Amino acid sequence: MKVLIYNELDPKTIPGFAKLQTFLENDDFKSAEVKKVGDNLYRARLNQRDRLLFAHYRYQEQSYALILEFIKNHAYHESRFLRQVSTIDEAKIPVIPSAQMNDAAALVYLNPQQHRFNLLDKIISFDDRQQAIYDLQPPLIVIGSAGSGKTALTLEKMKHAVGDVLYVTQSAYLVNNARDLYYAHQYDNPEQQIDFLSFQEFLESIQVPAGKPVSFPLFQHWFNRHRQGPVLKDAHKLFEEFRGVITGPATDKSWLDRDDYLALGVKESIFLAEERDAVYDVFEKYREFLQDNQLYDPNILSHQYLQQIQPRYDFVVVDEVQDLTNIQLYLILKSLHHSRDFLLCGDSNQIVHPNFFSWAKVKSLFYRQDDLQTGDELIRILNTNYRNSPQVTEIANRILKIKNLRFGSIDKESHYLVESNGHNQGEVLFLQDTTEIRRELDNKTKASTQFAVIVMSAEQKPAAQQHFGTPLIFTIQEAKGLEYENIILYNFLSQEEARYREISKGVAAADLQHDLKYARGKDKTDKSLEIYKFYINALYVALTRAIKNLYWLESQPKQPLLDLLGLGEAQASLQLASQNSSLDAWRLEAHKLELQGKQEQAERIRSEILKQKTPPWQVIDAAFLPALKQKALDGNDKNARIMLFEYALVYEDLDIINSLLKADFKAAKQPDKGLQLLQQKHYSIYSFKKPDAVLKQTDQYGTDFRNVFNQTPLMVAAWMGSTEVIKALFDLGADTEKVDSNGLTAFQIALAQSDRSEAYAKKKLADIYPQLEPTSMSIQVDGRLVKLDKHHMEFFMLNLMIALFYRVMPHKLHYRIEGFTTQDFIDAIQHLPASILPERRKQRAYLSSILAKNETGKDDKHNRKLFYRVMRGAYIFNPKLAIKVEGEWVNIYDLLSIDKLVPQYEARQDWWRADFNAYREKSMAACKVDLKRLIAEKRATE
Ligand SMILES: Nc1ncnc2c1ncn2[C@@H]1O[C@H](COP(=O)(O)OP(=O)(O)OP(=O)(O)O)[C@@H](O)[C@H]1O
Repeated sequence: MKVLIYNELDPKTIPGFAKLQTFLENDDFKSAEVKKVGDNLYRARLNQRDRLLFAHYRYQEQSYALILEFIKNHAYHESRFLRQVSTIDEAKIPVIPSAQMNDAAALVYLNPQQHRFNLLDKIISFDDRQQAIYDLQPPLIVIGSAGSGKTALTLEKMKHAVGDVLYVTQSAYLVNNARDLYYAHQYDNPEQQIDFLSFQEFLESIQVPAGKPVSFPLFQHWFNRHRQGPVLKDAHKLFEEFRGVITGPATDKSWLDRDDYLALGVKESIFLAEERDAVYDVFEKYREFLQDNQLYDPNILSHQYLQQIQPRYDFVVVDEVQDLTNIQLYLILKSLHHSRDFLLCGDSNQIVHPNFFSWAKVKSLFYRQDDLQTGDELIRILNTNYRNSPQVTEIANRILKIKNLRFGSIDKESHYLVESNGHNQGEVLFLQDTTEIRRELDNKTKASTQFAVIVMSAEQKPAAQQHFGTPLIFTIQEAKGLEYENIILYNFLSQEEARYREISKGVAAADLQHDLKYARGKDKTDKSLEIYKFYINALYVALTRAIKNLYWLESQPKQPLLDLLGLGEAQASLQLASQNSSLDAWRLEAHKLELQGKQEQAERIRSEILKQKTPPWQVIDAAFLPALKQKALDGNDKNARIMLFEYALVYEDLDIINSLLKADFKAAKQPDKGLQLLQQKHYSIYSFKKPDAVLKQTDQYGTDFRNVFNQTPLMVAAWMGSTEVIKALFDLGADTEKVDSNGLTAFQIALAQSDRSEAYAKKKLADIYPQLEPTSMSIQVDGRLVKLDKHHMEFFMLNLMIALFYRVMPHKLHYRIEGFTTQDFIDAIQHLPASILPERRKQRAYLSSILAKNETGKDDKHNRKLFYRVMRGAYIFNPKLAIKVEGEWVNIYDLLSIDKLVPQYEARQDWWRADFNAYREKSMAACKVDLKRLIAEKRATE
């Protein structure tokens, strides 16, 4: 076998490496003492104490040992790759005598020139072009087709950055994805502090704007109600013009004034010169509409924020830069300490919004900067495609060639063809749009998550929905960024036949034999190039969504463009094997689509395939609780009392328990017994070893349905410590960010349970922690968004403090306002295993330092201002701290209620005290008034 080394490892620092390498190269597993310690994870013996961890792969019939980690002194528990395994008893594992090719996993690609490999979620061996870019210093602009490894390469380059780093892109889904790839296999780099932000979050990190960003549906709704005259009908086109032409390109003003706009050339607007006055009239009304409705336009806001943005990053990565406008990109680059420390990547062939993005405009941003004379030398191109089959890539390249021949190069930078890496073989089937073929396709594929239908426009969707039963039907705008094994293109060209005929005019099949030529556009007619760019890009994007196969149906199959693509004869028949996906696969698909913002398709999956229903019971939420209290306490209704008591037990709500005691509800005297009964009555299915009974409910009502007590299944499972249920819910994509009526997430509930029970902390938590822990938490301090990544101790301490608020704070409000101390944290974490919190993070000095560093008023660059110091060593939450809960900003003291803090009643009263309970209640009530006053005062200060 051959030996390759992870790029993060330095073999020179590993004693005995050379000798072990020779053993492995000679397939001598015996001398290397190879033992299997995990899933495709092997250890080899370096010496008595130290081990080497490697994985076994194959590529083109050659076997490889990929060296991953140096394990010093048997410290398996510190391994990045074996984190879930607490102990390994080496003596009990047999030595593997020799390498078995069958055991090796296959690699998609391996560059024979490279002895090193990189690692994200999977092994990556960079091809020569990727490697050359990887070795370059920023600034850099990386251009490449979909699936050419831009994101992978960019993230790997980001690992070299030191200091404050920003990764930003338009789509929130891509941000989360990139973040998870980055930290895959517990990657950690103490030299950097990274913000993974969507552009929206980036704006909020400068200052959280008042109101909401304007969205197309909102705009459309407004426009349709106020539309005047027949000239401007298309809301989408107008919205794009506002964004891409009037507000997007200029960096020296918020929007073009009317004269500038009217003076634009034909290729700079999607509207004809004679329409522009009317467009501008609507734009003026649009600005009023924004103001009247507390909405903002991200471009206009970006321009305003140029005034206040402060340099704060040492390195910035912008992914999918073609989805941003000039002003947005300009604002991002202003956040750099040094103007050269950036990496941009994107692909202008993937623009399906006429947003007038061009690499020339991006470069023009740099001309103004002293040390960046021209953008040209910054640009590098990636052209191997690791995603699509060669059959799909072949058609995609023909489209690029036609685009080039017909219109010249749209821009010099997007002027390249794509090579397929070829590990996915597929087919392109060109089909007549007949009833039989549609029926065959529909019948055999509608139950599969692996087939999606793409149409050109929203108007075509109803027709497609009539013929295809799958919920996976997308317009081209919706399809951007998605990928499926199989794509059905439905009447993509026939709908716009004239346009596509125009596009293929004058191009001959023989012309497509040659490579791309860089040339200026031949077409000098008054047709807007931008419109063509849109149509041809739309086709390019649509078919490159197919990982393997493309099924292309056209009702008018005789079209010149199709001939040019080599799709002359449409098949009149089709025989397909039936494709089905499990309900689990559909659940996951719905979840994925929801994260990507594709609500329509996700909801169709839920109602049509999963057949989910709304639960029939009344949920006790904030709206219903007062009525229940009244019925129980004033109305003396027995059932209501039981329900209220159960609710109080679930939420540890002493205020309700005390009220029930006062109302002489006997069961309230024995909360322990009450808890037992409650568990039997409501949660018994969570105590079964298998998760099936819970899953039956989620099948019916969805993964995150609310039970009577306003808890999701994940919250109940966290409360009960039901490991298997949590794992099953996690696999279904259960939402970790939902909160219960106490304002707690499932993760915080688990932390609270760990504090309550040593056994839970020691035995349960480690198993369920990764599934419950959200990736990050968005907080707002001083009017700015900060995303606390789960990596940081601040994230942990804030979550723990929220989890313990109702339990700890009543003890801090006896005679005066006190707060959380380091000791409170120590008490809560003492039993947590090292895999959750390493020993160094449990130290008193360390915990105190995190509290002190994040105190309001403390001068520290990375101060998150989480805590307000009420007295020496005692903290409450910063009164101005807000948290993003289910998409909305909520002040911490609106999320957690001070009113709910009450003393625990004591059953036996000392004879010399008149009424100790009443006394405690009174003194705490006074403290609460003081605390509320303090909070109100602090919140009111600037
Ligand atoms: N050299 C390589 N070897 C193996 N896999 C690779 C290599 N380069 C990229 N890939 C894989 O190809 C896939 C596509 O890569 P990536 O998502 O980075 O592409 P992209 O250019 O950012 O695509 P898009 O523009 O669609 O976002 C990923 O799964 C990535 O891991």
